[in-house]
Amino acid sequence: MSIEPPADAAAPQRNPKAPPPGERTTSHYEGCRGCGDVPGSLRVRSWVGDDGVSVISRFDVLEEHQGAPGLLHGGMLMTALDDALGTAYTQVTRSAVTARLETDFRRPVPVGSTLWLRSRVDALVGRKIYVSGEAHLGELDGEVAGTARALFLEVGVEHFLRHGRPEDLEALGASREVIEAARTAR
Ligand SMILES: CCCCCCCCCCCCCCCC(=O)SCCNC(=O)CCNC(=O)[C@H](O)C(C)(C)COP(=O)(O)OP(=O)(O)OC[C@H]1O[C@@H](n2cnc3c(N)ncnc32)[C@H](O)[C@@H]1OP(=O)(O)O
Repeated sequence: MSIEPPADAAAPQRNPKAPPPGERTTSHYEGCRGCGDVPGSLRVRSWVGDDGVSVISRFDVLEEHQGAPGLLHGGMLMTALDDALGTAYTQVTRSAVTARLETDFRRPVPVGSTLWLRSRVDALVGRKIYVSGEAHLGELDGEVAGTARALFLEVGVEHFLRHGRPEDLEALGASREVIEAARTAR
């Protein structure tokens, strides 16, 4: 299925509740293994770009992210890109999930390096959010190590209530009744 936005797609409008340019964005969920501050997380950190719509993210490539000797695993780079692109959409709308993610791997990434990711929402069409980004090696305008395009689809809180693990939802404050109601709703 295509993730090319239609030529007449609406330009993204900044969510007035989104943090201002330069500000650090919060993790979309503290248990996230992309941006949460928990064991096993890539600890991707993001800031709002100067235009208030794009996002800049930092990913420090460590020993535990290896795929080949001394080199970053491609799946880890995809995770970092998914997370960064998933943070970019929060500048425009609140909850959405990745429906499709396409990644090109351009350069091997050594362990010990830092990747700087730039991502942005390209277009919005109904629930569809078209996002793209690049990972730069060492500095913001460093060599491009990877690029990604993704389609996110807006979902309501019921998506998480219906499909998430009950104990994790309860830890976030959702009652058993609310979770049960979401699971039995048509
Ligand atoms: C107490 C509560 C706490 C809540 C706390 C919140 C926490 C906030 C966490 C945020 C999270 C972000 C974290 C990072 C990003 C992830 O990692 S998200 C996790 C990975 N992604 C997923 O798990 C998604 C799994 N997939 C799904 O759930 C469903 O397939 C989707 C994506 C919701 C779509 O299902 P649907 O809503 O039924 O939509 P559907 O009718 O199939 O498609 C709608 C349209 O999109 C198109 N489409 C759908 N899929 C595709 C595709 N793959 N390619 C192209 N087009 C597609 C369809 O063709 C259709 O097009 P039209 O016919 O309208 O033109």
